[in-house]
Amino acid sequence: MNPWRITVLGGGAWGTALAAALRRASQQVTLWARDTETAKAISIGENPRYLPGIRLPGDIVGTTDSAHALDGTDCVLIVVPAQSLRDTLDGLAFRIPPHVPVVLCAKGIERSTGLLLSDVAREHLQGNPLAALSGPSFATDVARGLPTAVVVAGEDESLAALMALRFSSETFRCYSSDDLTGVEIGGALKNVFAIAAGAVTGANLGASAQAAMVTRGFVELRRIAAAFGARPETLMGLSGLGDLMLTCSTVQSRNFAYGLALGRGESLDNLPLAEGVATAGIAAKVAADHGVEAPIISAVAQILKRTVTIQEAVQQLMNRPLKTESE
Ligand SMILES: NC(=O)c1ccc[n+]([C@@H]2O[C@H](COP(=O)([O-])OP(=O)(O)OC[C@H]3O[C@@H](n4cnc5c(N)ncnc54)[C@H](O)[C@@H]3O)[C@@H](O)[C@H]2O)c1
Ligand SMILES: O=P(O)(O)OC[C@H](O)CO
Repeated sequence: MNPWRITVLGGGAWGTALAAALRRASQQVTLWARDTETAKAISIGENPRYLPGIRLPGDIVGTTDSAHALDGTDCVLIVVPAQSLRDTLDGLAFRIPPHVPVVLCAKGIERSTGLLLSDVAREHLQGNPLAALSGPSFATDVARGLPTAVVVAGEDESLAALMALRFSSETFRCYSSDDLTGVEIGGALKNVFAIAAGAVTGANLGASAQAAMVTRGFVELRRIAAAFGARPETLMGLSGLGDLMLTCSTVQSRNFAYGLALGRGESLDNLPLAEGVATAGIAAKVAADHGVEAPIISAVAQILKRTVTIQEAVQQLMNRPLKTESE
């Protein structure tokens, strides 16, 4: 099987880690980054800004030249933050060859429109098959080559399976799915619950509160996904339950770390990207627009807006009318 020429757009932690994983899967990988320093560093097997101290495969081509990165490519992974996807496509979509699969790797909902990232991409890329790569996977783990499983979802099931085959290696196992919407929603919303989990820990509310919050958060996640037409079993998988388990349980998650600082009343300045911050408010609106009750997401959105304190939010959640567990 000849290797694919794969282009990764985005030289942050996740773009770099995915480039490393795909190179280990014997694909030819070019990573496009905005800044020259990152592109040069990638070409010599490092990314000191986003993945300090981690040795990468030495034969990933780093470049700031988008034509060089995209001419003749077989597959494109877009790995910029969710709120930067539109800007990135505004600048680069014209260079992506028609009919080449495009894999969206960010986790979020567009704040200004409430669109899923595949909907944003579809506005720019009419002819390209779209997919999403998601699941429980920290960039540092993947870049180091630690065993990880993710899911690649696309509307075209056989293409998703082909991508999963191309991307997989001994340490990076890709499952495939045709439930693009379910996989996108799972990835986007788990960040909001990870902020909540961090806040519960930071505010010393106890392990029981933590378990209750994650369980009821999972109910909200499944309800919203169902309202979008996603399949319930998708949310029981890697991009759903799997990613909730990961990011709601460890400070290694930037979203959990953000919530932890919030819960402790610490400064939020200079914290790394926590996608849930941008997604929480719009997710609450999207849920309401679909007639779905999502009290935990709403609470996170209000806490982030500073319209309620964590203690007030907990009081509101605990005093909601009683009901059966399945409602
Ligand atoms: N880091 C992880 O462990 C991880 C794992 C899975 C998924 N993700 C998801 O991947 C996405 C990116 O996260 P990350 O960890 O790489 O973030 P990061 O902060 O490490 O890097 C973001 C990168 O995007 C670039 N960028 C930002 N705006 C841009 C624009 N308009 N045009 C071009 N480049 C732009 C930045 O320069 C930077 O290189 C997020 O949605 C995140 O949820 C991250
Ligand atoms: O560090 P986080 O919270 O952005 O999480 C990273 C990945 O999404 C985990 O799957």
